[in-house]
Order: sequence, then C-alpha cells, then structure tokens
Amino acid sequence: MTTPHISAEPGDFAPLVLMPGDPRRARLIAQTFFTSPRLVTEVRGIEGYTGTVNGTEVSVLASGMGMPSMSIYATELIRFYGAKRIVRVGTAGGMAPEVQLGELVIASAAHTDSSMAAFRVPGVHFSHAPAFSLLERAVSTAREQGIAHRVGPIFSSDTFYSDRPEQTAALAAHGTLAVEMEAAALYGIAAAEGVEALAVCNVTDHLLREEAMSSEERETRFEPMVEVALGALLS
Ligand SMILES: O=P(O)(O)O[C@H]1O[C@H](CO)[C@@H](O)[C@H]1O
Ligand SMILES: O=c1cc[nH]c(=O)[nH]1
Repeated sequence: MTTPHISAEPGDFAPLVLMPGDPRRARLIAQTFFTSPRLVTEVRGIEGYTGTVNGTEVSVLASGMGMPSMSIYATELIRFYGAKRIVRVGTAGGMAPEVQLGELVIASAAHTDSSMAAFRVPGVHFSHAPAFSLLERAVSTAREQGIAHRVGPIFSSDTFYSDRPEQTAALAAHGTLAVEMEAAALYGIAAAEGVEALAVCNVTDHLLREEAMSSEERETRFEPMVEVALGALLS
C-alpha cells in the first residue's frame, strides 16, 4: 500500500516521526542522528528515512512548506503508516523583541490565519495546542542540555512575504514569539486523529530587525533543535 504522496510500504515508518519542512534537512537529520538510516520514500523529492536512535525506531519525513503540504503528509503518516507522535523541527522568524537568532521556540500554542482552522470545528475559533507530554519533555531536555529556548505561542502563517507589519506588531503585543508556516495544521490534525504533536523551531531571522541566517545555516544548524525533539519523542 502506498499513498498518492508517499511510496513507503506499511511498517516502513516508525510511530515516532520528526518533520522538518525541508527535504534536505530531513536527509541531514537521518544521516546525523539515525543508526542505519534507510530511505523509505522520495515521491516529489519529499524524502523520508527510518533508522534507530538509542535502539528505538524513529522516522523523519519532510512536510514541505505551508499548511496544505503539512496536512497531506501528517494525515497520510497517521492514517496509513501508524504515526503516533510527530514533532515538527522547523525554522521560524522571531516576532517578540526578546527572541534571539539561534534560540529554540517550543510552541505551546499556534495561532493561524489558515482557512483550515475555520473548518476544524465549525462555529469555533479552535485552539491549536501541542500534546502536553511532548511539550514537557522537550522543555526538560532543553533545560538539562543547556539549550537556549523559549516556550510560548507562535503564529502559523499562510504568507511568508507578509505586507502587514501591524499584524506582526499586534501578535507580538499578544505574546507571540515567532512565525512559521505549519505548526497549527499539525496540531489540528493531531487533535482530530488522536495522536501527539509538537513543534520545535530554530529562530533563523527576526521580523523586527535586520538579522537573518544564510540559507545554508537555515539548512544545517539544526542539531540542538533535533536533540530537543528527540528528547520529547523518545522519553
Ligand atoms: O524550515 P521549515 O521547516 O520549512 O519552516 C519554515 O521555513 C519555510 C519558509 O522559509 C516554511 O516552511 C516555514 O515554516
Ligand atoms: O515562516 C518563516 C520561517 C522563518 N522565518 C520567517 O520569517 N518565516
């Protein structure tokens, strides 16, 4: 059995899955952290690998960019491949003034402008939240390993090139730490499907300041983020 977007066979994916947006980051994560990684899918260049970490099977699958793409891959992973815990390992732009490049943001909630949110529970402004168990373990791992991090709400946006500085200011004024483009969809799908999800993001630029990592740094500076994500997934 394969799906329209994943060519893996049943059993090829572990129940524990890391999801970066970027397929090259998926490959680098597998090469860096997994013992005996094997490629299990590469439809559309969206690479997925399964290997072991400290003897436990773990998979990584890129989500692509944006909530429609994340929704396709997360739904197929859960419904057809038995994923039970998914941790997004992404990049994000700082929104709150205190957020610094290179820090991790562990998302305790995800606001969104996605129209998908309006259809999740009709008539309700659905709250997109992670599994507390994953959140708690991620925070403990970051603390134990001395990894700079912040915990709080993020904004999952449908727009990368936003022309609405007033929206950024208002979100920051409401305690929003950073912006990315997938976490709310993952949290909504996980809630609907009865599985656990979390997003941990590396801050690679800042919307209020002229600061940004290069595209190479965005792709390669992921190790603290993955350590924290694995701490959450494997405990
Ligand atoms: O680095 P990833 O995980 O792709 O995450 C962020 O980067 C992309 C935009 O450059 C969006 O997918 C956003 O969510
Ligand atoms: O979605 C994203 C990701 C990184 N930086 C941003 O500004 N936006």
